Amino acid sequence: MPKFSANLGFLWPDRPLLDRIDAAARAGFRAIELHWPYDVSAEAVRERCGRHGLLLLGINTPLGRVDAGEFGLGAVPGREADFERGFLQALEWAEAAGAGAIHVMAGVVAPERKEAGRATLIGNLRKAAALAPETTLLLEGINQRDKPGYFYSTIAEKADVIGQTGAPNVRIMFDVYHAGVSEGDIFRKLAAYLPLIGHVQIAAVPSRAEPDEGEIDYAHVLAELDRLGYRGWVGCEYKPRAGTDEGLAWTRTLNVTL
Ligand SMILES: O=C(O)C(=O)[C@H](O)CO
Ligand SMILES: [Mg+2]
Repeated sequence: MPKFSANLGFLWPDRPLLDRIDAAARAGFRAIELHWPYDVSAEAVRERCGRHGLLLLGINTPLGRVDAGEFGLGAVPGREADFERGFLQALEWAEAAGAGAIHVMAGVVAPERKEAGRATLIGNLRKAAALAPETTLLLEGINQRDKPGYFYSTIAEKADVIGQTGAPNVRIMFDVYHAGVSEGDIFRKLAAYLPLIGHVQIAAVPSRAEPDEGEIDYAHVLAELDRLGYRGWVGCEYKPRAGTDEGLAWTRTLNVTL
C-alpha cells in the first residue's frame, strides 16, 4: 500500500494552517503537503511538523497577479524575472520549513502563445533546477474545466518538457484527478511515465471529493501503484464533502492505513 500525505491546501479548510497540521497528525498522516503557505512562518511550520514527526513534502510556487487571472508564471512569456523572484521565494520558504519539493506552477497561457510558453517554461525550469539541485521540482497539468487556458493538461506534455529541460530533479506530479478529467487511461499512463513520476495526488472524478465515489476506482489505482513498484507518496488532495475527519471514512472503505 502506498504512503499517504495530507494536502493541507484542501483538508481541514475550517482552521488555520498550524491547526491543520495538528489535525493531520491526529488523523494518523505521516506527511503533509501545502499549496501557498507564504503568510505563515516557515520556522513555525517546521517546528509544528517536528513536534508531530510529520514530513513536509512540498509547496507551490507563488501564483502571480491572481486578480489579473494569473495562476503561476512558469510558462508565461515576458514574466521570467517575476517567475525567478517567486521561485526564489518558494525555495527560501521550502528550505527553511524543510520541504523537499516545489510544484512549479506553469500558469495560464493564450493558445497563440503556446510555443513561446513552452520555450519560456523550459528556460525557467533549467535555471530553477540549477538553483535548487537538492530540491525536486514537480510539474502538474491542470484540467481545462477547472482552469481554462492552463498551459498543459496532459501527462505527455509534462514528460516532453522534462525531457527538453534535461535536469534530473524535475519530475511529474501525477494528479489522478486532473488526468482523469483531462484524458483518462490512467493505468497505461502510470506505467508509461513511472520513472518520471515524483508525486501522485488523488481525488474523486468528477466531484474532486473523497476518493471513494465517482468514475475512478481508487482501490484499483492504489493496487496498480503497488504493482508497478511506485515508492513515493500519494497526496490526498480532495475537497471534503463535509467534515474532513468524518470524510476519512474512505480509508476504511478502501482498506487504507495512513
Ligand atoms: O490543483 C491542484 O491539483 C494542485 O495540485 C495545485 O497544487 C494547485 O493548483
Ligand atoms: Mg494536484
